[in-house]
Amino acid sequence: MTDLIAISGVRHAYRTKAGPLPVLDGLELSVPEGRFCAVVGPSGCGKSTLTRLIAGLMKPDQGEVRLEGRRVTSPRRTVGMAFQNPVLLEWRSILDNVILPLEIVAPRMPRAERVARAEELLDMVGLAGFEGKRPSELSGGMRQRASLCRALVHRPSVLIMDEPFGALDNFTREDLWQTMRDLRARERFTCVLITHDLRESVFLGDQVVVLSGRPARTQYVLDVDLPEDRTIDILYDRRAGDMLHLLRDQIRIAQGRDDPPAHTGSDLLPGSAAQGLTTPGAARDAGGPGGAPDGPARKTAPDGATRGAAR
Ligand SMILES: Nc1ncnc2c1ncn2[C@@H]1O[C@H](COP(=O)(O)OP(=O)(O)OP(=O)(O)O)[C@@H](O)[C@H]1O
Repeated sequence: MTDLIAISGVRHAYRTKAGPLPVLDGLELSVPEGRFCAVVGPSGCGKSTLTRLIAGLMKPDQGEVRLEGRRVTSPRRTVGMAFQNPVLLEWRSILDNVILPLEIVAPRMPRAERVARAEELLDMVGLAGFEGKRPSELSGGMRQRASLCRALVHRPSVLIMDEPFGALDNFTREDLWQTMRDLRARERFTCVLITHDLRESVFLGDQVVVLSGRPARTQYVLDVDLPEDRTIDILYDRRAGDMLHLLRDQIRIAQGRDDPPAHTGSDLLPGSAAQGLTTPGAARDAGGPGGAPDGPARKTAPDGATRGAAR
């Protein structure tokens, strides 16, 4: 499988009145075609900055971002984006909001074709019958569904999402995870999702990348070895539980916390990943951010990040 997104040696600092603010420091990331990459990390570590770089909205100070083999220097039509705030245009119907990207990237496409494509997506996300409504007539979850349709209407090869479900209640969020799973099965795009929700990262991701504290680098990569047609119930399985413990421990390391974890994993869960858990301090003493050099589910990658797969 070829890497659709390849990020290497990316360094970036914002110029602020107080001087340069280093945000990314030697970031490495590879996302093979068709894979779903969830990115987690401490608040303010640089996750949104990473999405802007992949989308071509900014250029890094050093290093490179490649999409489909070509260096990213400006925004691409093959990228779709969705954010926490769906920002739909109130003066347009839901259908016309979804169609909007096609008016820009495919201005010659007949309206009937655009409408058919938008209706296909709206149907897929459960919004059939709401095409003529205004955004303010929809709930937050419905607006976010419409925003996902808009991001996908022009069949992008990459979908970038920055906390798209962050403002929704838990039940709506879980519904949208399943909608996302189904959309992906039908549309087969490559995805980068920024999230603060570890359950979301495990449910949706094929891989979960943990960024270190600012300036961020790739601290840990978890391969999520769960079936593609997973349901929410899988989050209550031992394997998913192991992964969540492991990720939570990595976040503690990224936050630079030295206090011992509330649970060591092994006292809660049987399983190899749980046995590999260490305290953040012990992890650093063990010679690296991922720690636990002999942990059964971990290995250190050439980019310095630790990789693992809870089994
Ligand atoms: N345009 C900008 N100019 C100056 N500083 C910025 C700019 N954009 C972001 N920052 C700073 O860069 C750091 C990283 O910001 P970014 O939004 O990428 O982090 P994040 O990991 O997405 O944060 P959060 O998890 O809180 O959403 C923060 O300290 C932020 O204040």
